Amino acid sequence: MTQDELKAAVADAAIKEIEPWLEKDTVLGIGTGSTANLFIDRLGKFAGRFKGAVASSDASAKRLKDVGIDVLELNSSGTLPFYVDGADEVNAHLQMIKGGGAALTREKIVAACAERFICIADGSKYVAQLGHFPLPIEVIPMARSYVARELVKLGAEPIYREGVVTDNGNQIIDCYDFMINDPKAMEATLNSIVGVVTNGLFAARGADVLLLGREDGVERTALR
Ligand SMILES: O=C[C@H](O)[C@H](O)[C@H](O)COP(=O)(O)O
Repeated sequence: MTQDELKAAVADAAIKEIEPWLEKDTVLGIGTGSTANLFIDRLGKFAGRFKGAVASSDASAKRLKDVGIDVLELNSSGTLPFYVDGADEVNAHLQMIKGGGAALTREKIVAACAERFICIADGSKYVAQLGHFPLPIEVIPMARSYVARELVKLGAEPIYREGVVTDNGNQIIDCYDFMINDPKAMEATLNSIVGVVTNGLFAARGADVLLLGREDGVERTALR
């Protein structure tokens, strides 16, 4: 199977997971990226059966509207029953690195508002230790060089993702050569650097359910 076929398989599995819960007042949280896009495309079939969705990026908001789903404000949506999103890396504890598409801040905010985070990923995203994928950090532009110097002190090789401006008007630094032994502790450490808006470690609030696309089918892991 190709990587795209594996992504499609987990998008199908996520639809099966949430479909029984779609009611007229249901608001879903929706992630960003190629896997989330496949989920959005499938969700379009159910437009009208539920109230709408909160998007984690302008790109996902547009795609949701294109398939006929109402896009709602997070501030007036309360607690969401589900947040469905992909990942750049995920480990056995369902902790993740996210932000390859620069949407990490809004993703983390919408995920924080959800009762259940369903991570959908092809098997290549599963790792024993987080950090092979460069860890994205969203920074306030004027703090970029300062934050980069602090990241070097932590052992990372920070590279400015040139030309990328986030939906929040900020910039991205990617941390290379940064194997992460204690994801929760590192998430907190990175958050404490002045000028950091968000880091791409989703450890304190990881996923609750992982739907992982393998050659022999979708593997489901649920922590809660
Ligand atoms: O900022 C982007 C997000 O964190 C994505 O969820 C992540 O990069 C995975 O994207 P994809 O499904 O395209 O691999």
